Amino acid sequence: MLIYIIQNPDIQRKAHAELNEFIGDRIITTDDKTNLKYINAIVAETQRMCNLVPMNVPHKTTRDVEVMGYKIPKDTVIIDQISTVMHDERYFPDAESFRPERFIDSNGKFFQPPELMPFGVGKRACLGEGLARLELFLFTANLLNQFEFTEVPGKPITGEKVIAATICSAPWVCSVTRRH
Ligand code: HEM
Repeated sequence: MLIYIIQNPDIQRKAHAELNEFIGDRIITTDDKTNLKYINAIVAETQRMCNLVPMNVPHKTTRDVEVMGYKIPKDTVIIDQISTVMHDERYFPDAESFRPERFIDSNGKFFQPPELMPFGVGKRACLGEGLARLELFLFTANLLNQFEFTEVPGKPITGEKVIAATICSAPWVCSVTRRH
């Protein structure tokens, strides 16, 4: 999230404006979640863009099934590729750009379309989703409220990804300034 924020200073400015309006310098709790629409949108867009879990958990069919005309025999191992959905231009135009606004509707409300599926779908979707969502919100909101993050001159952040069981970023540095 920090890399996307640093690479998009306008987005960081908008986040700070929302935090100034609703919070001030206090600690943010889960009670603030509904007010902080832009912060929620930043978390959603980060999850869409970064594709934290590149290779989903394998599952196996327990009987012959047909999905949209495709016949899948019993005992077939299936690994759903949620990242292809989250980068599909039909659902997310300009999919390679970091744009939290895509999750704010015309009434200014935060919304999440079904194609945003970072925790998987169906019966075997992530069991920790509720906990992870709260943690992502609290970390993002409190970090952005307390600090401003900028690039260090001469040390550009490439955003290069290191792909393993989960995706993380290649080593990088940034400058951190207190906001309050
Ligand atoms: C940003 C954080 C997280 C992301 C993006 C994430 C994503 C995922 C994904 C994509 C799956 C596979 C779903 C599928 O096979 O369709 C999964 C499974 C799972 N996750 Fe997470 N997860 C996160 C955090 C957590 C946390 C904090 C916990 C536990 C406290 C957790 C527990 C699990 C478990 C137990 C499964 C296996 C569920 C099953 O097979 O029934 N996850 N997660």
